[in-house]
Amino acid sequence: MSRSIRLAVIPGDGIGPEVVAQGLKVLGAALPSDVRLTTTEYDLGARRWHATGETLPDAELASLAGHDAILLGAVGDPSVPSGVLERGLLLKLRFAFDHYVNLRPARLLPGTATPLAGDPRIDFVVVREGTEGPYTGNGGSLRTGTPAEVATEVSVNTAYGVERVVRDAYERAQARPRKKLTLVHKNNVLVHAGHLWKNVFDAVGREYPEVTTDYLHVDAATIFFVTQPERFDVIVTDNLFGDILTDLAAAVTGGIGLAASGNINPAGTYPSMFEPVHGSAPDIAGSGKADPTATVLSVALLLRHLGYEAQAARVEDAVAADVAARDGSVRSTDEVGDALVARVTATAPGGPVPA
Ligand SMILES: NC(=O)c1ccc[n+]([C@@H]2O[C@H](COP(=O)([O-])OP(=O)(O)OC[C@H]3O[C@@H](n4cnc5c(N)ncnc54)[C@H](O)[C@@H]3O)[C@@H](O)[C@H]2O)c1
Ligand SMILES: CC(C)[C@H](C(=O)O)[C@@H](O)C(=O)O
Ligand SMILES: [Mg+2]
Repeated sequence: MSRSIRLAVIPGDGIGPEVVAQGLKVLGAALPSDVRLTTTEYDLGARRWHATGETLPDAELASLAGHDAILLGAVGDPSVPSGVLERGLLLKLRFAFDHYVNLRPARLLPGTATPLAGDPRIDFVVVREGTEGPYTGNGGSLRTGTPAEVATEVSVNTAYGVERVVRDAYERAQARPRKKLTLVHKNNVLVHAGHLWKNVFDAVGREYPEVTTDYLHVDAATIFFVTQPERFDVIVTDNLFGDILTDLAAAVTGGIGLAASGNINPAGTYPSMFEPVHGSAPDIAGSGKADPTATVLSVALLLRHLGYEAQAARVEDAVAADVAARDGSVRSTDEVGDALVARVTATAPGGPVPA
């Protein structure tokens, strides 16, 4: 565990800067006083694109690579054509830094309001493939803009890429008490990609005899997310299915304002990147309504990734306590951040740290 952290920060667009500010406050409160945190902020997103036409220049990509981790708010703005920042900035980072494990935990914390009936036990983690599938940009359009337009978006699935993420998911399942792994795909229709996934899933599974396995088509998985979420422990799935499923997972565990993610480069060749699952939420940007909890929980994932397990747990405990104490009264983004800082500070080893 390093006693210094070089953190790159990309606040981004919309509510991104608002929630990142709270994440940084909590990070500062959680870290032991002898850990030197240096942050470098990157001006990337809609403002930069309007000013210069740039999304993510190579020099900045190289500079980002020199950090221990990246904290990102969100990118995307209605004033920028759809896809320019999402592909040119966010996906460029995930691909360039080989973030093939997109880790998205889903836990229903006690006291959290869920739209589901009863008191379901929800505690699973989605291991979403992060560098392949329909996200690679392999496609195009012919006769664009005419009534005869044809557009393709090819899903790219390599044995190498599928095996490494499936193996990561087995490792995570093996390390959890229930040791259960569910593959979610659509191999009744997407037979080429689907059978590659299933064959690799079964072959790697022979190395993990303690892990119970299961397969679900993605449409059926959405049913069980709502009717029987307790059946899931670890889920492995492709890039697009994982994107959609994790917004649903957020909705059933208290809302998108609580959902965290880590884009992990397991080998550590490149910095891993932590970000809330949600986007830039232009509809509430600037209003102080954004819940920063998803970013704060992403900071906990960041801390754990860098080896600060006790500090990660303190941040998660602070969130659990805050969520349990919610009584429906409206708090601003800043007030939620302050409350979380207070809870993290109060549980510092040796008692509260003086301000
Ligand atoms: N990782 C990312 O940077 C990321 C992720 C998703 C979407 N996007 C981009 O963000 C933009 C908006 O996308 P969208 O509207 O589809 O999804 P979104 O996640 O930004 O918003 C969906 C809904 O959730 C609400 N919401 C989101 N985060 C919230 C929070 N922290 N607290 C309270 N409410 C919250 C929004 O107000 C909105 O009603 C688009 O440009 C999209 O491409 C970026
Ligand atoms: C903005 C977009 C590229 C991104 C994705 O699809 O991965 C987002 O929806 C997410 O979930 O992080
Ligand atoms: Mg998404």
